[in-house]
Amino acid sequence: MSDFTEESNEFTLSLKDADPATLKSILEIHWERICSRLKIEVGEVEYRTWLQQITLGGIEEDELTLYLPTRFLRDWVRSQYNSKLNQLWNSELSQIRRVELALSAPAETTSIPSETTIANEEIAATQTISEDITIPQQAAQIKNTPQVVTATDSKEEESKLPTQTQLDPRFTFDNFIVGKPNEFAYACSRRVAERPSSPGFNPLFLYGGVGLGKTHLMHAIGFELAKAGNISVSYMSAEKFMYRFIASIRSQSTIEFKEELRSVDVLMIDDLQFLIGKDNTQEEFFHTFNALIDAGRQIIVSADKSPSDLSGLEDRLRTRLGCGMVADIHATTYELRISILEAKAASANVTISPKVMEFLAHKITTNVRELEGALNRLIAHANLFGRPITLEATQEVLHDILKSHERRVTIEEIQRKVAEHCNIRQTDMTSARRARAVARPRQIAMFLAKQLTSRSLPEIGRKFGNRDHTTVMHAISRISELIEKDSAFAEDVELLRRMLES
Ligand SMILES: Nc1ncnc2c1ncn2[C@@H]1O[C@H](COP(=O)(O)OP(=O)(O)OP(=O)(O)O)[C@@H](O)[C@H]1O
Repeated sequence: MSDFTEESNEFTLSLKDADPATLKSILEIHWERICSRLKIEVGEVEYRTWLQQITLGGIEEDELTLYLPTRFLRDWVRSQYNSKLNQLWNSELSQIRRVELALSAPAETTSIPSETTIANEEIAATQTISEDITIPQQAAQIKNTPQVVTATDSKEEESKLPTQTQLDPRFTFDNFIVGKPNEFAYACSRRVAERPSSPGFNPLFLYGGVGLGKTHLMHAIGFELAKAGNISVSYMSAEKFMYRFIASIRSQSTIEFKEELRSVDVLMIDDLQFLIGKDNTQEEFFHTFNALIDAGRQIIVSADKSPSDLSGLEDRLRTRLGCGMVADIHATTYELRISILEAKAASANVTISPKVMEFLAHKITTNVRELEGALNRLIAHANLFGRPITLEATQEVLHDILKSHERRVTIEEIQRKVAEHCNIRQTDMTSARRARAVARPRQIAMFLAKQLTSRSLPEIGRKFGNRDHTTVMHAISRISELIEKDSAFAEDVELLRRMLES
């Protein structure tokens, strides 16, 4: 033992002649303080994940030894926290100039291949998952179909290979509604389902915003391929890919994992953007990708952005992803949303009035999943209470969803929407024309402008071709009268109001 007479922040320590027990206590006091600092600096979760298992060793010359129970942990801590540990120990006891990270005896209970230095969050995520792992009970098999291997989002024992299960039968080409925004992606998907691994279509990269049908198309492809012949299809989310990859490292079954993936005919990875920042999993995916493409197998990938916009992915992976067919799914149009609602209502065997459909399609515009959810809620409500699905009921039942879509409306938007609805030109809103065909819509727009904006009567008048505020007052009272008298008219105005609020 070297000559330690050390002054730390709070302690003056004489380690020189300290007997082993005293030395141990001194080190423990410092270690405790260092641990507290580490918890603050790296965060509680990271600390528990990586550092909690460190145990104190002894001091030799100016070197302190810390022990870790597995080679994997030791390598990880060495690669990520070595300088921090050195720095903290050195600031506690300046004569400690080096911290050695070693395996605690008995050596290496878990031997992990040296290639597996996995990014922190990648492992941490797996650890969270593995805490509540259950083994799936049933493994349904597609009748008379070739092997379809899907790693679904159901929890599964981390070291297990994926369960064999059916692809989601709701997601077929037949019930995918095609419109302008998705026709290209649909056509490409159909093509891959008919002739996988065709030049120019491998990989197939589907991208688009949340809930626009990427997963649906992938499952539809998988379903068609599985039906068609002796083709093995593996579908998994990128998240699942990562969990399985790391789980295989932990259970020392990386070779099986690699072999399994590389033996499929079609590999589908959903939501690839999840791999951004997960460098090691990306690397593994890159090798799998190359091996499969080189072997002439089909790869289908989905993401929320195009390969060139997935800036967190490695360049070489992005380049390769963009080498086949890249197909985007655009945001839905009003017409597509109406078609989807009609199809879903028909398949649920319920009749929903066109006004309610229009209202929903106007109101919930960003996400088909949300649109579908709203419709399902309406149907469930109607079944439960035996009430018809009216516009009022819709507004009541979907109160929370609709609220989140509320926004401010401008007078210009009101003019545009009313003009569109009444089939007149928007310029007629400000023109001097007095024919009823344009005067009535103009009055409706003024009425809605008063209801939906905080503009004063003179301000509204100015926006409608510099009209006087008394004209606006007259319009409001005329429309109020008509609403009282004519229920169809009232419903029309109400529909416009709700559409504008959406
Ligand atoms: N064109 C469509 N026709 C019928 N259903 C659709 C269509 N587009 C989306 N859906 C339905 O909307 C829901 C969400 O679609 P899906 O899960 O495929 O979206 P996604 O693009 O994969 O979303 P995420 O980005 O969240 O992964 C599914 O129930 C799907 O069936």
